[in-house]
Order: sequence, then structure tokens, then C-alpha cells
Amino acid sequence: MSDDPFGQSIASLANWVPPDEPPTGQRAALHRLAAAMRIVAEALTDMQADEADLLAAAEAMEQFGARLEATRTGHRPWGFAESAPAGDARAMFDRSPVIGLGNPVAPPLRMEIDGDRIVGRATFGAQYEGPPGHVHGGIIAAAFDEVLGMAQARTGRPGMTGTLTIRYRRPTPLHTEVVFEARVDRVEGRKIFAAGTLHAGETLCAEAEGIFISVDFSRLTR
Ligand SMILES: CCCCCCCC(=O)SCCNC(=O)CCNC(=O)[C@H](O)C(C)(C)COP(=O)(O)OP(=O)(O)OC[C@H]1O[C@@H](n2cnc3c(N)ncnc32)[C@H](O)[C@@H]1OP(=O)(O)O
Repeated sequence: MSDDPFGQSIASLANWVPPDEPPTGQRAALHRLAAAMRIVAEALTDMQADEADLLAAAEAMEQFGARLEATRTGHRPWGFAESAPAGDARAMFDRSPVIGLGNPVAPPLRMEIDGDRIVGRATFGAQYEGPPGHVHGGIIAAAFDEVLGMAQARTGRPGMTGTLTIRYRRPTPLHTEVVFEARVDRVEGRKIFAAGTLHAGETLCAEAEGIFISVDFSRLTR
């Protein structure tokens, strides 16, 4: 990571092209740790470990957490927390709660740009359950915000989510790869209208419409 993009304003990063190489060293270790934490988070939903085992694990985690806390810098982390201000699905989103490989909260959703279409794929584990056996509606909304957010960012004038409307048509299954798609419908002044779908196989599970309002992102970083 020779180049720290936060030395510049977010607005100047629209054309930043991230490196293609797979992560190594500390970053690869971070991804591995977050993946292990996801396994723990899912297993906690239906495990049968006894109290002693759980307390031993809690103590180990508390100690490790304290060690990590002691190394925190208080500086803005490298990279982006979401895709809209980056404008490139390959940018460094380790800390994103939706797509971040370094964030154990993230499913993680994997996104790619296909022309004017953004495609996102995810397999939601049991920790994302809402209705029995199916994905929580708020988690689906977060994923839509990310894919619609990326689509509207491709206009070159990224905005913040003003309104996000979701129509849930069928329950979205857990443990199955589901596919989000998003594209920009139209732009009216500062308003960018984006729309998307969520499918599990052939089944249309949800549709979304978003109105994003173009903003000067440099205001948010001061
Ligand atoms: C670091 C950056 C990350 C960006 C990530 C993007 C994805 C996200 O998840 S963002 C997080 C969730 N969203 C937010 O927190 C946004 C909070 N809201 C705000 O900051 C403001 O209300 C904001 C920026 C949306 C609009 O405020 P402002 O710039 O003052 O807009 P304003 O001048 O009133 O209105 C401009 C136009 O947008 C319209 N508009 C304003 N707010 C909304 C809204 N919420 N929904 C729909 N339209 C709206 C207005 O009607 C107006 O339209 P017209 O030009 O036709 O009259």
C-alpha cells in the first residue's frame, strides 16, 4: 500500500484504479481473521458447546480484543467503507459492512461491474436470518444500498442515498447464492434514480428503487 488515497479528497478518487494483486502480509491475515470470525458468528446461532467452552472462548476473545484495541491509531483507515465514493468495485473496501473482506459483519457481498450494470453475489449464512430459513429484510436493504450505490457512482457524480424503496416479493433463502443487479435509470439535476433486483435462481425475491443525491464528498471528510 504505497499510495494512501486519503491524502487526497474523496472527490478526486473517482478515477483511482486499485492494484489487481491478491493481498499479502498483514492484509491477507486480516481477511483470514475476519473469515474465521464469520464462521464463529454463524456457528453461534445453533452450536451446542457447553458453558465452560463458551466462557474459555469469550476470555480468549476478550484478551485478543484488548491487544488489538491497544494498537488502534485513531486515524482514518486506508480505503473506503463503501463503494459509492470509490467508483470502482475493486477498490479497497476491507472495512465495508457489506462487501468488506476485513469486516466480519459483512456477508461479504461480491460485486462486479458489467457495462452499465452492477452485479452482486452473496450467500447469506444463518447469522443473517430474519424469517425462519430466510434473510433478514434489513440486511437485504443494506445489500441493495451497496449495489445501487455503486451503479449511481458510475455516473461520475456520486451521491448519498436519499430514498431507498424495497419491494419484498418472495422470502430470500439463506445458504444459497443470490444475485443482486442494479443500474441507473435516469439523472435529473442532482438526483440519480437507480433500480435493482434480487434473484435466487429464477425467483425474483425483491426489487429496489433508490434516489441518490449528488454531493460534494470532500465536505464529509473535513
Ligand atoms: C463518504 C460518502 C459515502 C456515500 C455513500 C452513499 C450510500 C449511503 O449509504 S449514504 C448513507 C445514507 N444516507 C444519508 O445519510 C443521507 C442523509 N441525508 C443528507 O445528507 C441530505 O438530506 C442529502 C445529501 C441527501 C440531501 O441534502 P441536500 O444536499 O441539502 O439536498 P437538497 O438541496 O435539499 O435537495 C436537492 C434535491 O434532492 C431532492 N432530495 C433531497 N433529499 C431527498 C431524499 N431524501 N430523497 C429524495 N430526494 C431528495 C430534493 O427534493 C431536491 O430536488 P430538486 O432539485 O428537484 O428540488
